[in-house]
Amino acid sequence: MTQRYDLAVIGSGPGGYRAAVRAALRGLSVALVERGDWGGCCLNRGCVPKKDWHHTARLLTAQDRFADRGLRGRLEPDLEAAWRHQHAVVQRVRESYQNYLRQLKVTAMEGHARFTGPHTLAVTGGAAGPCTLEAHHILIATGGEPHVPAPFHPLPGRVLTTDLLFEQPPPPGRRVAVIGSGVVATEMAFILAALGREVVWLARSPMLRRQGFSRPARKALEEALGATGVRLHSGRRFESVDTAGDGVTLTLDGDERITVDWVCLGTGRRPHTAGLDLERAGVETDAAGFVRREGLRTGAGHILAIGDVANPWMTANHALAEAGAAVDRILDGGTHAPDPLQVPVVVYSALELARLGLDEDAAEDAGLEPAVGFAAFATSPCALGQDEPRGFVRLVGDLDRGTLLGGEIVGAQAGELIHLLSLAPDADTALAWIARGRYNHPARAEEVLNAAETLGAKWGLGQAVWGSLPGDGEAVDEQ
Ligand SMILES: Cc1cc2nc3c(=O)[nH]c(=O)nc-3n(C[C@H](O)[C@H](O)[C@H](O)COP(=O)(O)OP(=O)(O)OC[C@H]3O[C@@H](n4cnc5c(N)ncnc54)[C@H](O)[C@@H]3O)c2cc1C
Ligand SMILES: NC(=O)c1ccc[n+]([C@@H]2O[C@H](COP(=O)([O-])OP(=O)(O)OC[C@H]3O[C@@H](n4cnc5c(N)ncnc54)[C@H](O)[C@@H]3O)[C@@H](O)[C@H]2O)c1
Repeated sequence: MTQRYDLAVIGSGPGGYRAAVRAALRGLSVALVERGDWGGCCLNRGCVPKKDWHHTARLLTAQDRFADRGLRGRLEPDLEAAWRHQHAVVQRVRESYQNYLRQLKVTAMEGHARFTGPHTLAVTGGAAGPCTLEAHHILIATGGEPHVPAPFHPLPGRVLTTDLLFEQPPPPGRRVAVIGSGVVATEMAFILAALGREVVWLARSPMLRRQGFSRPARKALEEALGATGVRLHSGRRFESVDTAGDGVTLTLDGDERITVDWVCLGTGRRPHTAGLDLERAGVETDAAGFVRREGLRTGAGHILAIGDVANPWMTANHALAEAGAAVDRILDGGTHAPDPLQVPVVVYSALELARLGLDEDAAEDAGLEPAVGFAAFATSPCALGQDEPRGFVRLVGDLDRGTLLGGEIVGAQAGELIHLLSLAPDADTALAWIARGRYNHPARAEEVLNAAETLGAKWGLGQAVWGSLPGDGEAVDEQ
């Protein structure tokens, strides 16, 4: 029997789940199809378990400063217990997602979805048996899967993608090689070292090259990582990987051999479109496998694509930003996608790094006149009281127009503080919004205000920072 909906969503990761929720809240009838674990990569094998472990890692590394605070004793890491902790958190979140879908009357269907025509999907393999969905609008949110380059082959217990790492309790053995120089490797090298593993980090290229962090931010992170005992070998290529003996022996260029107990791969992810039969709906992919789209719409206008399957940034933050926009586009008929540069990117490693917009190098490359308003946590009463004085806030203003081009926050809670930058209604008024906010004291957020005021005082952007905002009228601000 054919079931009919306003919207059918394929994939329940952050993109698909958020879109289904938003669409139901806005009055659409919605079916959400998932063939694996509800919540996708982010909840089950990505952001959520990783952030759980990062918190444990931070607790462990903070203990170096405990004695000065009058706290005695040592904390001992237990990776197996940490694995069980994230697993329990993931299960609780998954249940709450499923409950919310039920409350909103979203039809949650288990099974593999594939197109049988522009408006129809066949769903197979679920416990409820096969069915056909027909929908006015269809959203592809099928995410991605780990990329495993030669000479590596995934091997449970020995050569682990992060999917394998979070699916099964961690393998025994203390010696771990982390491979890659992207976000996964930068995060996992720190986390596994803090959780008691001897980490050798093998990176082919410089750390976090793709994510647009400034040189000062990357330098601060390198220093912080250096203090964790991670052994970094950069610029190395792999000749072979031998898993025949007890451990894993990696042969690098120059015939150097490194033997570890297991390997954690951070070698990228690829968009997942296999088995969707996209051609039956007139949807195309590009050379890298991402769904082709204009704005958020594919070549078939009523079919939209969001998240890892379509956006090379491949972060949950981008999937979430696109999910809300996709539902808005379904309702307003437009194509417009959120500017990917204005979506925050956050890295959870030995330091937290968060950014959005342009750094000053990128701004100069774009022919703009950037100036940096800087504030360090080193003098923040809150940061000093927390023994967390590392890091800073850098706001990049445009000297010509007074707009906020971008911002970067390095240090504890950077992933929370970045919202002060992402919530401003537009780049033109962002500095003024930051400057007139009411701040809690003492708080790390005050350094965002200090950085904005530095742009006003030091770089002549006083009008942009302290001037009036549209709609102020005659009202006098009581500050
Ligand atoms: C270790 C790790 C840590 C990460 N940490 C962060 C972080 O801290 N912050 C951040 O922003 N991002 C993070 N990411 C990235 C983030 O997980 C992804 O960007 C995000 O999950 C993408 O969401 P999505 O909705 O596009 O797809 P996914 O989460 O991949 O979900 C897609 C879903 O679609 C389902 N599906 C696929 N095909 C079909 C089909 N034919 N029928 C039915 N269902 C189908 C899949 O089973 C899957 O559940 C991390 C990634 C990894 C690997
Ligand atoms: N906090 C976050 O937002 C977060 C956290 C983790 C992952 N993610 C997302 O998940 C995706 C996957 O992350 P990732 O770090 O695996 O991917 P990535 O694309 O950022 O980095 C992949 C790395 O693998 C290396 N690599 C590829 N082939 C190699 C080879 N043959 N030998 C040696 N090195 C090789 C590349 O040089 C690169 O450094 C990314 O798109 C990332 O945005 C986001």
